[in-house]
Amino acid sequence: MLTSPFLSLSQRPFTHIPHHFPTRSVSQNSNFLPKFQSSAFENRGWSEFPSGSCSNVLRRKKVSVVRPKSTLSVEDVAERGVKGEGEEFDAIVIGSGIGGLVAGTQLAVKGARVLVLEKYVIPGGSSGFYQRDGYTFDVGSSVMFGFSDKGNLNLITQALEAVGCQMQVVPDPTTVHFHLPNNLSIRVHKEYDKFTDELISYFPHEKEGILKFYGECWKIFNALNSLELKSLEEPLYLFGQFFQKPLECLTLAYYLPQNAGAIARKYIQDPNLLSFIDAECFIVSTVNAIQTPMINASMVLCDRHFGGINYPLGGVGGIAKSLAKGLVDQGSEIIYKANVTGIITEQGKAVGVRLTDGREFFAKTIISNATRWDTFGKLLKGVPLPKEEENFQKVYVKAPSFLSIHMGVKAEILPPDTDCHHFVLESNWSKLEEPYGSIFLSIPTVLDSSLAPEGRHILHIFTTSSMEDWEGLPRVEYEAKKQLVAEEIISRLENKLFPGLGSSIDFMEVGTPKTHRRYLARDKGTYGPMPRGIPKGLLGMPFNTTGIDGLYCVGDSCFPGQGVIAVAFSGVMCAHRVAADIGLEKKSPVLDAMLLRLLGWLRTMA
Ligand SMILES: NC(=O)c1ccc[n+]([C@@H]2O[C@H](COP(=O)([O-])OP(=O)(O)OC[C@H]3O[C@@H](n4cnc5c(N)ncnc54)[C@H](O)[C@@H]3O)[C@@H](O)[C@H]2O)c1
Ligand SMILES: CC(C)=CCC/C(C)=C/C=C/C(C)=C/C=C/C(C)=C/C=C/C=C(C)/C=C/C=C(C)/C=C/C=C(\C)CCC=C(C)C
Repeated sequence: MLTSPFLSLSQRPFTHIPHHFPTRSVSQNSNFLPKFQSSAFENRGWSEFPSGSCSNVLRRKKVSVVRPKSTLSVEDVAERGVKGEGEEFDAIVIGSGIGGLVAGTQLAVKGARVLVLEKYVIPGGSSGFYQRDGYTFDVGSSVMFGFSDKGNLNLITQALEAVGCQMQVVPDPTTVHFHLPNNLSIRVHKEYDKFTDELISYFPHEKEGILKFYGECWKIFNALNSLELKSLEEPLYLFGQFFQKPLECLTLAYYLPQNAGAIARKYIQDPNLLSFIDAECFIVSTVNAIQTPMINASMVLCDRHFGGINYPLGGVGGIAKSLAKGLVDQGSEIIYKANVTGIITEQGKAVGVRLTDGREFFAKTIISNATRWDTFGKLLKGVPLPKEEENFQKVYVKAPSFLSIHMGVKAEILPPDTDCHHFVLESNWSKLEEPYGSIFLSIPTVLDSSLAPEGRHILHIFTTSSMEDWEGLPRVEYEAKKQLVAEEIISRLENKLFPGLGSSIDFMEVGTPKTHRRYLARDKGTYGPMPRGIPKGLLGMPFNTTGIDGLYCVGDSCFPGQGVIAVAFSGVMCAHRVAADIGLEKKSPVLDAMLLRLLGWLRTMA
């Protein structure tokens, strides 16, 4: 079945934004001339600081400052006075990405006193937002898994609920519209049968293989969805799950070391179809199917049909804002403009952190939401790289960063019923993983028109790009290169999807890997870890404990890897393990030692 890429707007469900949703007053641009800005995240000011955040500061045996729920920086806080001498937090979280915020809020609801320290002026990291000229842009991608109202895997919904927050979402009828070589135009419909019918219409000779491959994904997804998700590093929970759901746990253990590409090849021969499966995996793992863990592939290839993809009204940034507010409501703290430059250790144990301005904060446990490369390469000084981290760096390398273009365009440039998310690879499968080879495009205003001024749409275009391409250029050349690369990408989209796109631009900002490094504090602006070769599924991916006593990691360089829902899971796991270690959850020191040794040994097999 070949479908027209565009249906009429009136046929499209969910494009209507409920009237009760608060709208913003927006400044409309009258001349429609594109305004090129130097960088997507530059010049974000205090005016964008979210309301409802709050922070207290504690300096071990020295300074602790309590301030009202407001939006003060560390400097402001210091001026307000001293309280709580000698206090110690239960946990300090370095960074307020979704991983850090979920770990922090989960601990806070278990009764821990948590301090989150964020380098930037708002929470969220790559799931943050910024506003310009009446547009609200998502910094990162706008595809949200795990945000439905059913099952056990709706981890974003659950994380918000844990701190009493709920967000209105708009269901997306199509996860992504693929525009691929050989005129493959495939929509991933929310309805599973509709999607497989569409795929089978292109590959009728592979009907059985398609159903078997995706069927195997469902087997794994259903097993995952049946478990209560907590720390796989905590033996009482893990053995309890094995006892309650032996078949499901054995299923997951069986697939843990496997990759999607190898399983697809058991059932499918057509090279074009295998390339399609590569593209399916690439958009969520930045590598092909052969390198994508089967558990992760199953999670995303099924959740989009089970719970569906749901977009938060008001933009993705609302998730982090709500979590940050929830954290404060639970009596914990978050401080912005608090750049951690070092983790303090005492006799080999992580006990505190130091900020750029020399301040020190102390806690029983330190949780780093910075990448493992940043944590062990920059924050932990004078400590030899633990063996576990050496192993991690042998198996995983930094995925490239992105070039991103945030644009506001005249609404009429989009054909009626344009889908929200697109993936474009024009003519050559071999370009899939090459820098600038394929193009991601999200148009969140298709689902929430309040994000842009009336008569405008947001286009967020991104493509992989490496730091090496952008470093060392004089300012003028750097700006010229950004303009050139952006123009090329826009012209490719003009040819493939939206004729006249270039002349409909109202607003445009371009961010490079340097922008990502600067604003997200990620080494080389990396999107996350990717396997150096063919991994043993998820076996080599470290969990949250580290080789340094008292130091934990959370975020995309922890099991299970990249993605908002993935880092939310790492946050849940981390909070559980930390809570057990500080006495807020049950633990068995003997079983702990055995399990941690066993997991360490398993990772060396990867
Ligand atoms: N599915 C999607 O659509 C989507 C959208 C956006 C992001 N993402 C995912 O989110 C993942 C990243 O989430 P995450 O939680 O791991 O991290 P993150 O990079 O989003 O957040 C880390 C935070 O830590 C802060 N930080 C880093 N170093 C610091 C320091 N030294 N001091 C103080 N603060 C510091 C950063 O400023 C940032 O806010 C990515 O893998 C990406 O896949 C996905
Ligand atoms: C331990 C041992 C040894 C054993 C045991 C066994 C068991 C029990 C196991 C278990 C396991 C588990 C639980 C697991 C879990 C997992 C999970 C949850 C996972 C998840 C995952 C997720 C993911 C990966 C996601 C991702 C996503 C992403 C990345 C997204 C992205 C997006 C984008 C970029 C968008 C696109 C756009 C366009 C196209 C425009």
